[in-house]
Formats: sequence, C-alpha cells, structure tokens
Amino acid sequence: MENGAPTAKSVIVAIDGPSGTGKSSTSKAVAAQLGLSYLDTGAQYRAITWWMVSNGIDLEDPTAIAAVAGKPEIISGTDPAAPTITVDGIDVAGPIRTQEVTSKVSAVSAVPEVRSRITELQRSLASGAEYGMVVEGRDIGTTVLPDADLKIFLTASPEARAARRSGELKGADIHATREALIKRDAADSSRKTSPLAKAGDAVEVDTTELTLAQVIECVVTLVEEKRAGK
Ligand SMILES: Nc1ncnc2c1ncn2[C@@H]1O[C@H](COP(=O)(O)OP(=O)(O)OP(=O)(O)O)[C@@H](O)[C@H]1O
Ligand SMILES: Nc1ccn([C@@H]2O[C@H](COP(=O)(O)O)[C@@H](O)[C@H]2O)c(=O)n1
Repeated sequence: MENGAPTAKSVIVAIDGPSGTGKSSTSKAVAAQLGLSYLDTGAQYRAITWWMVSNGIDLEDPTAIAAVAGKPEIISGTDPAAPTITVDGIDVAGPIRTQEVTSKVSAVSAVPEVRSRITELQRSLASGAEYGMVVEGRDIGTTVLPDADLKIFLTASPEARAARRSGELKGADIHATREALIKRDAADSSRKTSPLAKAGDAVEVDTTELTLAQVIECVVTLVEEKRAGK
C-alpha cells in the first residue's frame, strides 16, 4: 500500500488461440486499459524466421535451423501503445508481416532449439514487467507461463477469421485466406514441441459473434475479477 491507497497487484495474463481470433488486438487493448506491458510472441517467431530467410538458411532442414537458432539478437518493446521488434538492431515490424515470412514461420517455430531460445526471452520479459503483462501466442498458458494468473483461449470460426484477415489484406481472396489460416493452425497444432493448445485451466472465449470491443470488455472483466480474488 502506498499513501494509504491500495495498489493493484502485478498480474500475468496468457492469451492463446489460433490465427485471426483477435489475440493481438485484444491483448494490446487490455494491456493499455489496465496499465500492463504487452508481448506479441508471434512477432518473435516471425522475427527469427525473417532472419533465417535473410541469411539463406535452408528452412526445410531443421538441423540447419537449430544450428543458428541462438545467433540473432531479438528485442521486443512491450509498451502496448507502441510495441516494437528488432533483430540485430534492425526494425523488422514491417518485414515480419510479409507473405513469405507468414508461410515459413510454422516450420521455423516447430524446431525445439528455436522454441527454447524464444521461450527463455519470453519468461525473462514477463518476470521483469513491474505491473504485469499480457502475453499472447500459442503455448503461453501450457508451456511458457503455466503459472499465469489468468489464461484465456480465444477461438472463432474459420469463416469469421478469414473475413477479418481479408478485410486487412485489401483484395485478398477469402477462400485462399481461409485455407492458409487452416493450414498454419494445423501445422502449429501438430508439432511435437509445445503445440498450439488450450491449457486445461484456460477460459475459452468464442469471438465469432462478438465485436472486438465486446471481447476486450470480457477479458478486462475477467482480469478485474481475478485481481479482486473472485
Ligand atoms: N471480435 C472481432 N470482430 C471483428 N474483427 C476482429 C475481432 N477481433 C479481431 N478482429 C480483427 O481481426 C483481425 C485479426 O486480429 P488479430 O491480429 O488481433 O488476431 P490474432 O489472433 O492476433 O492473429 P494472428 O495469430 O494471425 O496474429 C484484425 O484486423 C482485427 O482488427
Ligand atoms: N507462442 C507462439 C506464438 C507464435 N508461434 C508461431 O508464430 C507464428 C506467427 O504467429 P502470429 O501470432 O504472429 O500469427 C504462428 O503461426 C506459430 O507458428 C508459436 O509457435 N508460438
């Protein structure tokens, strides 16, 4: 307690789910609203994939990927109002969103040496967040932060997710977008090391029929209830 006023206890929130379910948009808004830090773990896997592509690593060869997994220096800025990501000092926020990186990231993120490297970074950032952090990804509740105070698993129908993504990628074919989402989820769910999965103690929120504002409100309420010890 400071100046007689109660201070909110630090809180760690894990938000997982398949692609396009609204993890990033929800996590950023919840973190901003509650004064927490924010970590986009997908951006970290995209960043290491970008580095591998830029350095001509054979992404069909998991041994080649594993051999260089420790080389790039990846730094994530965790302010939800302006999250950043650099690789060896280069701002890669734009390049990590290209179709090339998106189509290759699942192969890189399936390699155990890549996962242990990135998981270590994630745990270190979460433990250093003074007021707590909203961490979003695929394996946060199951593997990275199994002791998180609150775990959320977002879902939505493939049709809703494809429509959201096609709205972002102007002119993109909705059927091709749907197939690409399903393919990436299948790869992420079937890998051996920490696959995309709902933690047993996660709260599942189906966002198909909800607006983004409704999802944010739902998660903020869950965090507040958790903080109040309900
Ligand atoms: N409930 C919602 N209703 C409508 N649009 C939404 C909703 N939630 C998110 N969106 C929109 O869907 C798109 C994808 O959302 P977002 O990037 O947050 O998903 P994601 O789960 O983080 O995806 P990925 O894992 O692929 O990075 C964004 O354009 C976002 O504004
Ligand atoms: N905890 C995580 C987060 C992400 N990945 C991999 O990164 C890819 C990109 O994620 P986006 O959220 O930016 O779409 C994703 O498809 C996974 O391959 C992961 O493995 N674990």
